[in-house]
Amino acid sequence: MAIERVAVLGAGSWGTTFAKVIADSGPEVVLWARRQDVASEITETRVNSGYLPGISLPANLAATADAAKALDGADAVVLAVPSQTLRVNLSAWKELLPPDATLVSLSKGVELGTLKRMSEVIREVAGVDESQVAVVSGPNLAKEIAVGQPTATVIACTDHDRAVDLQHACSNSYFRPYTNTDVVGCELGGACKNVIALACGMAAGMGYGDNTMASIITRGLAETARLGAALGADPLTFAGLAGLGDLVATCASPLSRNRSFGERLGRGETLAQAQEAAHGQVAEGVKSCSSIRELAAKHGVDMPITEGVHQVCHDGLSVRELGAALLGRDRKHERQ
Ligand SMILES: NC(=O)C1=CN([C@@H]2O[C@H](COP(=O)(O)OP(=O)(O)OC[C@H]3O[C@@H](n4cnc5c(N)ncnc54)[C@H](O)[C@@H]3O)[C@@H](O)[C@H]2O)C=CC1
Ligand SMILES: O=C(CO)COP(=O)(O)O
Repeated sequence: MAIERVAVLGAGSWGTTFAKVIADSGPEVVLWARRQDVASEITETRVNSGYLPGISLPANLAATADAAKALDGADAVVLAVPSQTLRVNLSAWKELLPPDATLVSLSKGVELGTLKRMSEVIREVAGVDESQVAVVSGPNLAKEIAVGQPTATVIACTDHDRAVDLQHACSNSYFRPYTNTDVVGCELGGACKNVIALACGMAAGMGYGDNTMASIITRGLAETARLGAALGADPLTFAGLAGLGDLVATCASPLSRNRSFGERLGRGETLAQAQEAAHGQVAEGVKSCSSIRELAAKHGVDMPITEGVHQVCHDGLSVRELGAALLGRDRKHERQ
């Protein structure tokens, strides 16, 4: 089914940017903002200055603070709120969802408490089959895409045809989506890389260079793939855009909120100071390190970097102690 009208719920960095990507690809887009002043600013000036200063949004992108208006007649509903708020937000929108619309998750996280992936939360709250839920994940730093820098991504859905419809709705001269049916692998790649980016940021903040970075990225990918194997993901997904691609972009970029957050901790700032510096924007790994750690324990998977990041963020371990703990572990084979 051709997608002609899309609702994007969440007007933060990625929600606004992805709304622009779709509008630039052809469909009509209605962007829901939690705050009326953000919706009004976009309507009146075509700019969301709080999240994407200087970026002019296209004419086929409308904004509203009324979710019913955004969702009316939508062929696809894109969910672009922080992971830990998805359940509450979606519960409020549930009755307004058009029955056959593709529900698309942009969020990269694992829910605290339930240990569910975002597509699982969507299925549960909306009461839909897994074939109706898609996930977008890949090396997608919003600020680069907003200025039209070329980027690829993955649209994952167990229903290949649905993924292809969505692929058509968001393909343009700067944005190239691939399809994949491995939803589990794509979601785990997106959630875990935020935690590994925190660790890379900590190392950078301590003054370490590229060898340390590459070591954390590679071993971070190894532990992500181990978790993926336990949860039934396709191992090759982790060599793709939603695995290695996103991991490299996030761990290396000063634009990443997770990496920047970790860097502040590495320089000796407290969690509260790093949180304040994020200006209300979400660094998903700070919470997901705990849910991913618990998910790994539940499945008997060893994730030492995730464990260490959790201890730094929530158990008072210092970044120096984390480095020593990781290097002091038992020696082992690379593929163990
Ligand atoms: N910014 C980026 O470059 C990318 C972000 N993502 C993912 O997309 C998701 C959304 O991220 P961003 O748009 O960047 O986040 P953001 O922090 O820039 O914006 C979050 C948006 O959600 C809204 N929101 C609704 N309910 C909320 C609540 N209860 N608490 C806080 N905010 C609430 C906020 O008003 C805001 O518009 C995250 O899971 C993130 O990991 C994925 C790819 C790229
Ligand atoms: O997911 C992202 C890039 O793909 C954005 O990363 P941050 O949330 O760390 O900014």
